[in-house]
Amino acid sequence: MGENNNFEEQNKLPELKLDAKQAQGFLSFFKTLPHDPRAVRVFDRRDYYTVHAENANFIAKTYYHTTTALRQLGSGSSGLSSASISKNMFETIARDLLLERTDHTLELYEGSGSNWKLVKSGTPGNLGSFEDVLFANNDMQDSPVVVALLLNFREKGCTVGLSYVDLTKRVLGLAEFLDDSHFTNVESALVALSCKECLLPMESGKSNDCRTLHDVLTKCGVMLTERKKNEFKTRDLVQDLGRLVKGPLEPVRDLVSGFEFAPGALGAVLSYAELLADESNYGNYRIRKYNLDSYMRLDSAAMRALNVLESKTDANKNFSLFGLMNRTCTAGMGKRLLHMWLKQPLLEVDAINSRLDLVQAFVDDTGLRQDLRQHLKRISDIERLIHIVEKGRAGLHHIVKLYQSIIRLPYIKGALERYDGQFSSLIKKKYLESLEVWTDDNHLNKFIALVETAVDLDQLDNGEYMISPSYEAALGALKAEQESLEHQIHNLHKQTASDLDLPLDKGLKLDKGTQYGHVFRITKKEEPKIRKKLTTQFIVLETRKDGVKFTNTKLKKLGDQHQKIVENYKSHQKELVNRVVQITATFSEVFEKLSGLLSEMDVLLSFADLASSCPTPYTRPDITPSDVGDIILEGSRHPCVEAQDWVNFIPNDCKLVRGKSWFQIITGPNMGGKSTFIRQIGVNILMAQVGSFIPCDKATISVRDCIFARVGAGDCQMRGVSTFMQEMLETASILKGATDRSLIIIDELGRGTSTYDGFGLAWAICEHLVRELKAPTLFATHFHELTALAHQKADQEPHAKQIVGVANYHVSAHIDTSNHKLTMLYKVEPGACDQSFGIHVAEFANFPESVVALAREKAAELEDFSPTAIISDDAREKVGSKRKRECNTDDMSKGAARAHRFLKDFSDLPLYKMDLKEALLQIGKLKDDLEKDAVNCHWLQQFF
Ligand SMILES: Nc1ncnc2c1ncn2[C@@H]1O[C@H](COP(=O)(O)OP(=O)(O)OP(=O)(O)O)[C@@H](O)[C@H]1O
Repeated sequence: MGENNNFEEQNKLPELKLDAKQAQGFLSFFKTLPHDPRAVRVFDRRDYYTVHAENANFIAKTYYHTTTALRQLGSGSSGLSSASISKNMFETIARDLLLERTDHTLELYEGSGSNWKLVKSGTPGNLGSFEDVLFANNDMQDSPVVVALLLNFREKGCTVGLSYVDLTKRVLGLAEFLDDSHFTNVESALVALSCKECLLPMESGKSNDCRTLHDVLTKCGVMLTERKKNEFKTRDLVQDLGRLVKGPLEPVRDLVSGFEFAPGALGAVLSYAELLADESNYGNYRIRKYNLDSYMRLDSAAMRALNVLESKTDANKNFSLFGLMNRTCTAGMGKRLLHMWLKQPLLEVDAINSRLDLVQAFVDDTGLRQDLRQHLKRISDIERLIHIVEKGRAGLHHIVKLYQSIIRLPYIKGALERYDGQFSSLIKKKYLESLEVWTDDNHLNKFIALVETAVDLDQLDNGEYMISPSYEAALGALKAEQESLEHQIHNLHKQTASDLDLPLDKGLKLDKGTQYGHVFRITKKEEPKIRKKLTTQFIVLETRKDGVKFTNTKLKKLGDQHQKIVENYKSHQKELVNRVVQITATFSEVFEKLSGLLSEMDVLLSFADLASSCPTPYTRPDITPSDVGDIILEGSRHPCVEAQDWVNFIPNDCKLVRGKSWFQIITGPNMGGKSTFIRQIGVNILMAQVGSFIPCDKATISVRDCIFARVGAGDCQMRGVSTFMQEMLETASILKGATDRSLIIIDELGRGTSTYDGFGLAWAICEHLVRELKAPTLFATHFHELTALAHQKADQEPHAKQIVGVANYHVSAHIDTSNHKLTMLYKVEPGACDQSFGIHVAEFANFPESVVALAREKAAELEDFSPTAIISDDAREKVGSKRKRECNTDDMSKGAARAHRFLKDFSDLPLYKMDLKEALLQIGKLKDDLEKDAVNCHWLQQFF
């Protein structure tokens, strides 16, 4: 008990106080609720909230981190485990459930006794009426999207019908594409669309193929919501869209008829989001075809490897690309656009250059940049405000915020007009021309005039949002009447004070309360003086410590009239507010376009700001189409690592040259900077295609249409069979999806397996990437033997496809033998790393002499390596020549081909259909076969 009290005191948990009757009523209601394991049901008890049963356990464990917060409601077997939640805590929990996690839905009930009603409900994809709670005090950073998928499985892969709705932007989308058994395309679409919730037909979970899809959803942090099959229907679809979508029906009909499965998915989205139930949606939606190939594709692994988005575990905001690049200053909308851009890097050279041109204009002209930022700071989240207006949920303060943003536009225009740099025609075309039209007398000037006549702007300083009485004659008349009554009441007050011979206010007070309306009041002390008059001419209403309240017929009459007028006035105000909101809604199209323009400017300014404010400024990359040019980054840095205070970042060059160094194997000591290097190349390319300058001295980038990343979890001891499989599956999906237009980043492949299996796998994957896919790749590895790949010359393997374009690099370190000090230099240099490095490190870490000696001996058996410092170019030759001596090339290429087959057989295994035992059996068989074949292959034998 003591512990309980302590906990409650510390956490200020509201006390759960229900009397027996209330508790009984609640218990009987609670039992009637349908079972829904995902729903967190919260009950509003006015000063606090409660949760019950499993929800109570969940809340106690997750948010209070103790079950001592639990209480029992009712007794015996019908008792219900319960927990209370304070108002503040509720907001925190709602934010976490709906914006961070994607495994619960939230329901809020109001009522008492056994009579409760669901008043709010929301899911991660459809925040519903919780939007107001969630963003009352916070910016909306990301607009969630609900996706529905309708799959049609074929012999090989399947056709995916995809549809989505963005409830904030009011956009519907359709797409249809073929996908492989790993759902690579679905995954990149989920990432690009910021999907939070995915609808699938009910029974689909039972098939094996769908299990893989479920894994993809989990990987992307998407909530799965199963819906009845018959909701994925197209009946009445075009008609329904006709009501929702802006503009004529014909193009909508044409768009929908171009798809086979996506319309069914769209049907499910419409019914799930209940779009037709809300009339404010009518005529306000846009519909578009979503083209998977319009943006760089990023899978969830790449998003993680490149630290694109913020994560809760980030030590500071610069850990993620979003955190680093987010210097936006319009509330909310700039951030949301940046989020979207980071998930949708561009592919078209012109489009990228157009963004880069604007960034350059802002970089070059510091004055312009600062001016614009200053004005943008005063701009509210227009996109959200207009959304609230369209929903009919807006009050006058929303309208005023829009107004206060709009009156900044002339300043923004002025700043842009003053710019006369090399991109002035672009600035004119992109910004000035549109701003000119939107702010003219037919558009936003009309809105400004509306607000200036309708809203009592003088009252704003007092924090009051009122329609000005002069806006409408009837309102003015009511106001005049109210004032006249107030005047009469005041006169009566004066008259009565003089009749009673009491000083005005000091003696005879005039009060206005909710119970009696206008009343006279005197102190108890004064009462005996006028008692006689009181009883004869007045009606005493109440005698209390604070005095005696009384009235007379005149005051009562005037008071009642005043009350009525005030009510009339208020309801008339409300009507007029609604009218103003409705008129504002007619400007929504301009507001939407304007919010697009301003948030884009905001993000580009943010890029420019970052580019010029870094200690080493960023550079503008040269962009070439994906089928020409190389990827040359000189003096490149990792923007997030560089931004950490304690790092003195060493820049590196990366030259991915077709046919020469398109495939790079990077070796080097642990902690030497391999992963940082390969990730920074990915990050630089992504930033460039988003339209940002990049942390390099000089850069040319051939556009990439996707970035695949396979980055190990690091700790090899922790990795078991399942991680090995995970690695295989992820790698297999890279092998399937990549082309010479992609970029592949692989870090420490095969760590989870025994060295030889891992090596075999790594070798075969490299060969496949080089020979078949020809995809530019950065491959960081501790398998030093892989560096031999670079020396396989065409003449050594006449039958196979040539291996060209493989280059070795290593991260360097300096060993000072005099003082046994090892310094990481973080410099990426040509050639493979000296493999003896680990032993040097062990030696310096004061390993016992005997262990170091044994290690040298063992290592010498495996490989001939020079005991001196880091390898040089001629040492690399040595590695190559040594290999030639030990296994002839024929033996080696045969072995590699066999290892390759092993890998292919492995990736063809339908692992998702097997349980672990069967999978191990099959893999064991493959391995036995490989071992048998290795009997005749010297090269292969070294791996067993
Ligand atoms: N170019 C650089 N300049 C300065 N510091 C760097 C650089 N690259 C990496 N570092 C620092 O070195 C640390 C280790 O880098 P990284 O994780 O990339 O090494 P690694 O070679 O991949 O290591 P491991 O093989 O153990 O995974 C990083 O956390 C970073 O702080």
